[in-house]
Order: sequence, then C-alpha cells, then structure tokens
Amino acid sequence: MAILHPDLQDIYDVVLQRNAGEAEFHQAVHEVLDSLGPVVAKHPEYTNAAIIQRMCEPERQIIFRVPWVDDKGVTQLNRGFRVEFNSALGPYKGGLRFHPSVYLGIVKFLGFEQIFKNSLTGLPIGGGKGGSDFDPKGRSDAEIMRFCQSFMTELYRHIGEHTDVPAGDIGVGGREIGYLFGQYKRITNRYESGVLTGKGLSWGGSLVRTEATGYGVVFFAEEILKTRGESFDGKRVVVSGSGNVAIYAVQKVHQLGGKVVAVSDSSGYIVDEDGIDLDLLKDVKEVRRARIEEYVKQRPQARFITGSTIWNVPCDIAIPCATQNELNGDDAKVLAYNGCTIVAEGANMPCSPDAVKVFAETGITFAPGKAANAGGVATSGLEMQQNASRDSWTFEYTENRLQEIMRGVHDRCLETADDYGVPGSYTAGANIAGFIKVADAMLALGVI
Ligand SMILES: NC(=O)C1=CN([C@@H]2O[C@H](COP(=O)(O)OP(=O)(O)OC[C@H]3O[C@@H](n4cnc5c(N)ncnc54)[C@H](OP(=O)(O)O)[C@@H]3O)[C@@H](O)[C@H]2O)C=CC1
Ligand SMILES: O=C(O)CCC(=O)C(=O)O
Repeated sequence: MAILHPDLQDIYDVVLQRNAGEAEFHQAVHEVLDSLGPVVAKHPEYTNAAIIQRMCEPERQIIFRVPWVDDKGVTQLNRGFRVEFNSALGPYKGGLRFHPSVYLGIVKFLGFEQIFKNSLTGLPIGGGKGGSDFDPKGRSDAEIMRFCQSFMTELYRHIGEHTDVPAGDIGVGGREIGYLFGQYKRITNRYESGVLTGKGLSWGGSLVRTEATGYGVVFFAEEILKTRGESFDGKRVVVSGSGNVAIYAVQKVHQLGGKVVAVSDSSGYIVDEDGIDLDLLKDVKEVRRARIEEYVKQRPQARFITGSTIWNVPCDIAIPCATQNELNGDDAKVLAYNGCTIVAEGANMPCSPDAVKVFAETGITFAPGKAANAGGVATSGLEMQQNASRDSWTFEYTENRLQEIMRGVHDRCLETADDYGVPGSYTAGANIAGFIKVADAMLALGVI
C-alpha cells in the first residue's frame, strides 16, 4: 500500500483500530486518504475541524434481526444492516445488497464510497448503504417476498424521503424494491414514492434507472476516449458480471459501435467472438435467472470457461461490473500485455490496490467506480426529482440528463486533478472533488 501523508496515516491508524477486521472498509478509506495529501496541505481548516476523522465515522449504524419462514415452513434467520454514513449534502442515499458475503465491513466500505460518489454527481444526496447476508439464489418468489417484508418491518423506521433513501445493489433489483416498497406503504399507510428508488414505472419509477449504471460507465469511458480523439467504434470490450450493471453496459457499448466479447457470473465466463447476443443474455439472466453457461447452449459459437479469469480475454477496454476485488495485480498485468488501455469500474472497488498500481505503471487509464459508476445513483436522484414534482420524464430526456451528469463528473475529476498537481489522475480527481464538497458542507454545518 502507498505511504500516506503523516497526518493522514495517524487518522488511518485510528480507523484500523476502531474498525478491526473490516478489510474492505480499510481498503476504501486508504484509497481516499492516499489522494488527500495535497488537500490537507492547502486546507488546514479541515484538519482543525477533524473533518476527515468525522467523515470516516458513520453518523449511524443499524444492525437488526431478519427472521422469515421458507417454503418448507422452516424459520430462517438473517442479519440486516443500514449504515447512514454522511448526510451533509442531503438524505443518506445508497443501495441495499443481498449476498451471503455481506457483513458490516462490506456495508461500511460501500457506504463510505457512496459519500464521495454522490457528492461528485452534483446532486443534493448524502451517502449510505445497507443490505443483508441473505442469499437470494435458488429462493422462490414467495420466499423473496417474505424476506423483503421482514427486512422492511425493521428498516421502515429508519428511512424516509427526507431521511434515507435506499435502492438496489447486488441481489436487489426491481422485484425486491417492489416487495420492500409494498411493505413500507402497508406499515406506514403512506404512498411516499421518494422513500426508495429503482421502482417500477407504473408506481413511481423513472425511465433509464434500470439502465443507468451500465450506460453511465460507458458514457464515462466514452469521455476518456474523446480526450484521445477516439470513440467506441470498433473497440473490443470485456465486461465482467452479467447482472444489472453489466447487461446495460453491454447494450450501450454495442449502441456506440463497440463489441463486447465476454461476460461472466460467479460460475465462470463466456466468450462470444461475434459479440454478446444481448437478447439471449437478458433471457438467461433477467428472465430465467439461470447460470451463464445456459447462454452457450443456444449459441454454439460461444464458449463457457470456468476455473480461469475473464481478464485473460484480450480487449481494448475492460469494464469490471461484478464485485469488489475481482481484478487483481496479475489480471492487470495480463490486460496490459494484451493491449488494454482503459479500465472503467462499473462495480464498486472491483480493482485491487495492486491492480491499480499496475495500471499506473503500464499506462492504462483507470476510472474509479466512485466516478465511473455514479450514473446509477445520479438517476436515482432524477427519480427523486420526478417523485417530488409528481412528474415523469421521457426516456430521451432522462438519458440526456444522465449523459450530462457523467460528462460533468468526468470533467470535474480531470479539472480537480489538474488543480491539485496530479494531472490525468481520475482517482485523485474523484477523491479530492468528492471530498471537498462534503468537507465544506460539514464545516458550514458546525460540529455535529
Ligand atoms: N445496481 C446499481 O445501480 C449499481 C451497482 N453498482 C455495483 O455494481 C456491481 C454489480 O451490481 P449489480 O449489477 O447491481 O448486481 P447484480 O446482482 O444485478 O449482478 C451482480 C453480478 O456480479 C456477479 N457476482 C456477484 N458476486 C460475485 C462474486 N463474488 N464473484 C463473481 N461474480 C460475482 C453476479 O454473478 P452471480 O449471479 O453468479 O452471483 C452477477 O453476475 C456491484 O459492485 C454494485 O455495488 C454500482 C453502482 C450502482
Ligand atoms: O441508486 C442508488 O441510490 C444506489 C446506487 C448504489 O448503490 C451505488 O451507487 O453503489
């Protein structure tokens, strides 16, 4: 790990001590602190007000029991989390993750990232995240509904359109948001559309929210290409994952003239040299909720590969869209060797610190998730705007707003990196720009 500015190392040591065993949270904090040396040198007021220490400590952490009954009549037990990290800019905002790996350290890493990401969008939203160690794989619709109802039976007292606005993340899509919203409405007897985002179109959702994170990361990569006078046209692309973010990243790459040749899930990856057939992928993953191997059964020219990594597939642009630390230093070396020149994170923190180091050494342009995948939460912000004004916008208008926001995030990263003497570093630009807006708001709001 890179050596921190001495004041920041002291802060990091305390974070390690206070949050023992939360490796992902430590990683996320270290990555941000690593960029803040020039900021603390220029702004002693942040140090005097202990802004960084306060930003590393969630405002509130809620952990609760989630009991539910499965289809066999057996009572099951899971743990629920909501970490309300920072509300200096607006209500806490961030998704819910349902995955067996979820524990407090993962929720805190995601909530911490969300503070800076949400700040970068320019919208008035704070940062939070939640979820459960519930595993939705193989569960019936009725089981998913009962789980969501039990989860919301505790969560409802902590959220609200002016307080905390959850949305989806891994394992939480439109179906789950529906069950969660239904239970919230039932318990509170209020049709409070703005309490959750990612809703269905007939009950308060926004066009483009489903596509937003995937489209947004591709718009961000397109902005990087434009700085080189290039476009997606003819580019060979690898996208990991095959969930919400990955599917719509594939769609936008194809719309812009690129070709995605590989996608994955946790069982392995598929390579389709003719370009991923999006209708088939959506049928396998969104309709049948099946394993990725099913794709090759209907597409003989494609191959399913397991026991290896998708990053071995040669590409010009890599877009990791699955999960944290899915691309390590060795993968990064292979990408560089194969001629990849851009890595844009669709997932949250999918590239390990070693991988990021290799990108810098080999000249790969790296776009960190807190900037590149901000399109999802930004469009959630647009959904909240539509809910507040009882309006619903067209697809074209909403997509244009998303694209404008992604351009804004891109330009803010580059301008801030220039201002702080690290030209071209999207990581430093994203961390510093995201941080300063929140820090200034915290200063203005006093010691709270
Ligand atoms: N949804 C959104 O709007 C946003 C999501 N993100 C981030 O994007 C990433 C993907 O989220 P999303 O598409 O919504 O989630 P989904 O649940 O829709 O899809 C997740 C995909 O990643 C794969 N995956 C999950 N865990 C692992 C693992 N441990 N190893 C290998 N593959 C894995 C899944 O495969 P399998 O089905 O086999 O588990 C699946 O293909 C996450 O990092 C999330 O935090 C970021 C911004 C917004
Ligand atoms: O749309 C949202 O509020 C959440 C998106 C999210 O969880 C993320 O950006 O990681």
